[in-house]
Amino acid sequence: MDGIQLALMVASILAFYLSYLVLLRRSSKLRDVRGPASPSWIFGNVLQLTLSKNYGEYEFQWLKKYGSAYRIKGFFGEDRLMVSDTAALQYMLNREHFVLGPSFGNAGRLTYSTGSVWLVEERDHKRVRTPLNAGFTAAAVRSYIPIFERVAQILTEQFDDITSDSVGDVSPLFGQATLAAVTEAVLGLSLDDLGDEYISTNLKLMYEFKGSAFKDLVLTIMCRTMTANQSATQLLVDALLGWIPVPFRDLASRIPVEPFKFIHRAKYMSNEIGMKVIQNSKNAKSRGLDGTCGLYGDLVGNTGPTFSERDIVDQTSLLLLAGQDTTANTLTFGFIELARNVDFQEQLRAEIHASLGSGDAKTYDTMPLLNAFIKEVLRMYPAVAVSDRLATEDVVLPLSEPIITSQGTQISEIPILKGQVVYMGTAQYQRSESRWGPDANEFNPSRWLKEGGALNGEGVSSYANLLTFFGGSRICLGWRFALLEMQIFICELVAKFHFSLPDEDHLNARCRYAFTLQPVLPDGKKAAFLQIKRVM
Ligand code: HEM
Repeated sequence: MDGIQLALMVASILAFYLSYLVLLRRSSKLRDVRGPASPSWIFGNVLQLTLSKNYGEYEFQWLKKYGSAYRIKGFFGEDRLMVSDTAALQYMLNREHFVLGPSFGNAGRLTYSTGSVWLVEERDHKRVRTPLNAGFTAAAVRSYIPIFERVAQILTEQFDDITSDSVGDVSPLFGQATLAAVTEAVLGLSLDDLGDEYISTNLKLMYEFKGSAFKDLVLTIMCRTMTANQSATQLLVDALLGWIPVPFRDLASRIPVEPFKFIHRAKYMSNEIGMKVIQNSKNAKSRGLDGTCGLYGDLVGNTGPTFSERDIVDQTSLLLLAGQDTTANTLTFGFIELARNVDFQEQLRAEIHASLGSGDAKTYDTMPLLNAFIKEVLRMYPAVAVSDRLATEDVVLPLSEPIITSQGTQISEIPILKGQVVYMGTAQYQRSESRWGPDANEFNPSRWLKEGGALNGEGVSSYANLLTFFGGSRICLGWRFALLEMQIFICELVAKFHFSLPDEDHLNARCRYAFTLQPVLPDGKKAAFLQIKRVM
């Protein structure tokens, strides 16, 4: 068989396989569920969902029109379900009958170790998660206060450098600060200890991908998790990759071309760092020294048949990235809102000036404006704004708010077939007017100060009824960590600096979604410029 025949045969098998998948997915049970018209057979509504200029342009309209469960089109005519209904979300939150969907799963497997707590499935999840929980209890997180305060001091120095120029990009500063905090808390290391190569790789993952050259295109597809520079082609290739069975996809990523080498190198570096920390801790302990430095140091003393050193190492790439980008972007959006709402900023500053001094976590928790502000930022800018899940068996999704089908019938449950992609619409849940009131689309921290709370009806999770950290057994491991870190950074910076928006519109950030909600300039570059003045 010559090369052409072989290529034809492979292409035919692939075409047959894809047609089979299209047919399989088209036989979904969602035909009667209403939803927006699809502008394209190839892309369905995916480009509207993912590449709108300002995140949510279409989604929030669809929510108003069709309610908290509706059908959208995926690639090649595939039906997908979008839910922001409380009962449906609660059902899905434990992921019992759902695994990560093609987009999240694909990106996750390429970026993180398959043994990381986010990627392991039910059987292993509890085994891996339980020992990690110890580093993220309220008490454990309080012990990180000195770390957060030290990093906040460094941020102050960096903001002072900006005030000499007056307008500066705060996004990378928050990126470095959150990486520094998680690195010290988890690994007991400083940013310098991570090494120049890790830092430059991290910057590339967070900021520098462009979709132009082949190398960058492939990198962007694989690491779309972190980049705001997505294009329609990248999303299409990503979707096609999602249809290739996992073992083949994993095998393909072993082809020794530059982009694949880069992503594997990034993971390898994280693992090396994790292994070194474990080794140093063991050496210290064998010499009778404490050897507990950061969460990893504590975990080394507690390994056994169910949680090994390999399990610890496997968390490194995930913890460093999940602990960095989510919190950095949330902080960035928070400071943009402070710059837009100067009166509120003044009130918050007054509260901070009146309360500070004790450096106690309890004090932060009793500052009403500070916490109302943080909750409102988390409501309006949930880092994981929408996330795809794949049903692993036939299930019936319950709805707390019934919907009207295209046949005019009212239904309060939706049958889902195994293999169906269902989106969890975090941002939509948090913009629903029936839940948050007619001003749900406005930034209004005072809603959290109302007697009876901000939410009408039942919520989905333990923290402020927000879905931002999800909930159930898979609730964000670092949610308390992120809250205290943000409380400390905000108090430090708002006490000392005044923030306003730059005059030039091209420097004003928009909101774009690429796995996390990101601040981007009109040209797509991830950045957020603010005018900063010292006040104290
Ligand atoms: C504002 C900040 C943050 C937000 C909004 C956020 C959001 C989330 C969400 C929505 C998930 C669930 C994802 C899914 O199941 O698909 C998650 C999981 C996770 N997060 Fe966070 N996160 C934040 C900060 C952090 C921090 C600071 C850390 C670590 C220090 C962290 C570590 C993790 C880990 C390890 C998981 C996987 C948990 C599991 O599957 O059991 N996150 N986060």
